[in-house]
Amino acid sequence: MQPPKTHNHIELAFEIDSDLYELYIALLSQEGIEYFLEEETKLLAYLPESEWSTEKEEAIKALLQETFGSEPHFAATFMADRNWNAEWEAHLQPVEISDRFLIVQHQKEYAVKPGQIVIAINPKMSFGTGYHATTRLMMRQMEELDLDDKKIMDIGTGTGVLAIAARKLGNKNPILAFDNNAWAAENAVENVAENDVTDIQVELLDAEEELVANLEEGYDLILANINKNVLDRILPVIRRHAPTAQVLLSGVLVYDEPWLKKLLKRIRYTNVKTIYEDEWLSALIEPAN
Ligand SMILES: C[S@@+](CC[C@H](N)C(=O)[O-])C[C@H]1O[C@@H](n2cnc3c(N)ncnc32)[C@H](O)[C@@H]1O
Repeated sequence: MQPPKTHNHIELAFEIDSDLYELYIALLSQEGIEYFLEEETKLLAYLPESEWSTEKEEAIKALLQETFGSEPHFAATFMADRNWNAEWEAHLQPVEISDRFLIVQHQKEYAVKPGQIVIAINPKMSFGTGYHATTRLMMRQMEELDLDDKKIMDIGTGTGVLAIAARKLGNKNPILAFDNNAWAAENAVENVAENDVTDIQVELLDAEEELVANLEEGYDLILANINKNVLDRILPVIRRHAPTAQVLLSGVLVYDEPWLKKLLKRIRYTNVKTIYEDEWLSALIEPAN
């Protein structure tokens, strides 16, 4: 893995009713914001300093105004690199994903059911704590699959949770897991070590720039919990350069299911199974003959 870039972030604080948190997260994720902290009286959203600009601010305002009909108010604060581990861990609790999976944090107590797989995730600013429906949907789809001999790529690995889950479900091949956020890639390396799993190669890579060369390795299953805009650009590339691979995706809102169906038809994927939680969906797709 390359050395991480800066960890400076911009924090956006939204003082809104907690009933609106999920909807805000869904909307902001359309603008590529992936990291959130839900406090009692406000929702905090984080993006790398390098991605913050006047245009981004205007785009977020326009999106919220379009949805809610009034001018949105939020504060943007520069956050220098600091010990996020401690801050995030203080907020997190174990999350039961299913009868099969429990996500826990380092040094916190938890109760595990017989046969349940425990994954320890100590997130920094990385997405993939189990607190988000899309992570849970991906894991629930994965537990239904026979992953033993699949060669897996995990795009947008965040904390590394899906790659770790694949290994703990019995997958035996090397896994390539990558993220374009330095913080996430670094955190995924730590979580892979914490869970004592091997042969997960974590890289700092951008799916929109470096996918083709990596797909040449030949993958059977591509995990992609990202967002509509990135999926829109990378699914055609995956279809062309990994013509036999199944793709398990999430990060798509239920309202965008018509868009997804149209895209899958155009690039000739068959939908194997779609599952839903809150306003999110996860779809397992495979190339049509
Ligand atoms: C919704 S999170 C998913 C994290 C984790 N895989 C999970 O399921 O919980 C999406 C991740 O994709 C990463 N990401 C977004 N665009 C990307 C791109 N173009 N290339 C690589 N990673 C990207 C984000 O940094 C973020 O960590």
